[in-house]
Amino acid sequence: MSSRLRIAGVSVTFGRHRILRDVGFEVGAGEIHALIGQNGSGKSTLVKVLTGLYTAEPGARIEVDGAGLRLPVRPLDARRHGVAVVHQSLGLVPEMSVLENMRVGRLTARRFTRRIRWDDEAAAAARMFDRLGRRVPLDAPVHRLGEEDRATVAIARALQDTPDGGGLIIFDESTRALSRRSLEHFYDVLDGVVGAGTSVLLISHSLEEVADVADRVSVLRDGALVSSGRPAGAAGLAKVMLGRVLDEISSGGGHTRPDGEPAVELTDVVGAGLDGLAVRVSPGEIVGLTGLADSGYDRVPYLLAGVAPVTAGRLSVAGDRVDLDRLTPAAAIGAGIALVPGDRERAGLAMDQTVGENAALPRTGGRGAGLMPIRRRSELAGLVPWLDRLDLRPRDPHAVVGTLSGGNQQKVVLAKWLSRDPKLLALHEPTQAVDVGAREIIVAAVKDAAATGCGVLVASGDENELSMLCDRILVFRDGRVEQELPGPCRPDDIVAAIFAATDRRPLRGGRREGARA
Ligand SMILES: Nc1ncnc2c1ncn2[C@@H]1O[C@H](COP(=O)(O)OP(=O)(O)OP(=O)(O)O)[C@@H](O)[C@H]1O
Repeated sequence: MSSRLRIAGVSVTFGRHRILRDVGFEVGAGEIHALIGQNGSGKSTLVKVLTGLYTAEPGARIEVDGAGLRLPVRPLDARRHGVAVVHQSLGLVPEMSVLENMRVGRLTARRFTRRIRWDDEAAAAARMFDRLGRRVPLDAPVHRLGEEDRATVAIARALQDTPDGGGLIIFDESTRALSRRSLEHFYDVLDGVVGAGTSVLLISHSLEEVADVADRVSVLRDGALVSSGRPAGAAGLAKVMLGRVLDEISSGGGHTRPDGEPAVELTDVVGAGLDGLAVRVSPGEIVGLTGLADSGYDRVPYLLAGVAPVTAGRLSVAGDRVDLDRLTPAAAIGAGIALVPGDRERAGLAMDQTVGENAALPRTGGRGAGLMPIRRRSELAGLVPWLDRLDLRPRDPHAVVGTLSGGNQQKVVLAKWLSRDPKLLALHEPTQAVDVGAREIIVAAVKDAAATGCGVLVASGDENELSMLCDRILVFRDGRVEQELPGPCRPDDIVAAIFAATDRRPLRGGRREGARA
């Protein structure tokens, strides 16, 4: 197999921290090559070196199809060599049309009138969908598309920067928000792309996904490459990545106290995509909410936190009535409801502030909160044990949150709420973006919070996460609960309930084996 990308001697240092140490590996032509490692191990930093955002120390070498790239890489040069990047959550702008998403940054105007030739743009976009053998309406706004079509658009968009049958697409945690069915579709489409000769560098924390789809896997530990070769099953990959055997996580929460006052009770909720919803969570109970993308399950944490207004409904928290249709974020916090949102960057964290300042934010809240000093030393004192417990790296409450890796930012949001002893934890995809070691720690921490009497709601499309955490799972359809799965729930049963269909099928499984033979 000829080499598409060859990296050698890549080292990066920020301040006193050596982030990458002499990293080198090769990606073959037409292969899916996974890059895995714990949160903060340096995966995104390497991608940023490849695309010119960060500069490697002298001595580095990066080759595409045998030709050395001038270092530091210039973004246009990387594109000219056929290197495309797809960022987290597919990297699409939901409000823009498929065509605008495809062509943004590439639009060409007529020479004299400076008008954009939309016919030409549409033809260029259509050629990419032809290459994939798929059809997606070019004028549809991306937020109106189903998840599978969005995945197709993300691949088609990246494909524009790769030559036919060549080039390299880097997926930097792009698949993490996809439901199982969309993931299966994503790899159906991608299989054709690598089959034609384009290479893929895949970054994902789902070791099951990596074991299923990757031809080869490179593993980073603390910024150094520890192995590069054929995947050895999810458990084997976890062992190489963590340097230890992962503990078996038992399914289900297991701390239910069904008697007495519910931790939270929602009745007859209408609005925010919900239609007559009723949910009751006992103290100590961990209840999962799931369903298809537009079924409304993922609105529940936000309506409880006062950020998704509803038109009608009743809410009580630990027996106290709370005014649901006028619920503000401050009132929700006051009632003891803690939201860990799915989108950390926009809803969860102030990126330019320190870990400690972020921990103080929920108490101060509101406008100008960022300017307020941490008023209580005890807030920081309460936070630090949770930072230790969740294994924050670096374990520094004074670190600016924007400089932490994605998974470590997620740990900060969790630590800040867990340290506040909430009555209800409303979690949206709580282990999204964290490595398998951190996932184990977070699951244990949430179960311990439940054991002290906190009620927990987990809205998630990730069947593995739900299986590990939940006492029971509510499956939504059209804004209401359609089915209740009693725990412990197996991932296959969750997928079957969501899609009202058969079990999961392996991602790319048969074909990859065939290709290797
Ligand atoms: N601009 C920066 N300034 C200082 N430190 C940084 C900067 N960017 C990244 N780092 C540090 O580099 C380390 C590696 O981060 P990186 O984002 O590459 O990790 P990762 O492997 O992609 O992690 P994750 O899986 O959590 O996304 C982290 O410790 C992070 O705090």
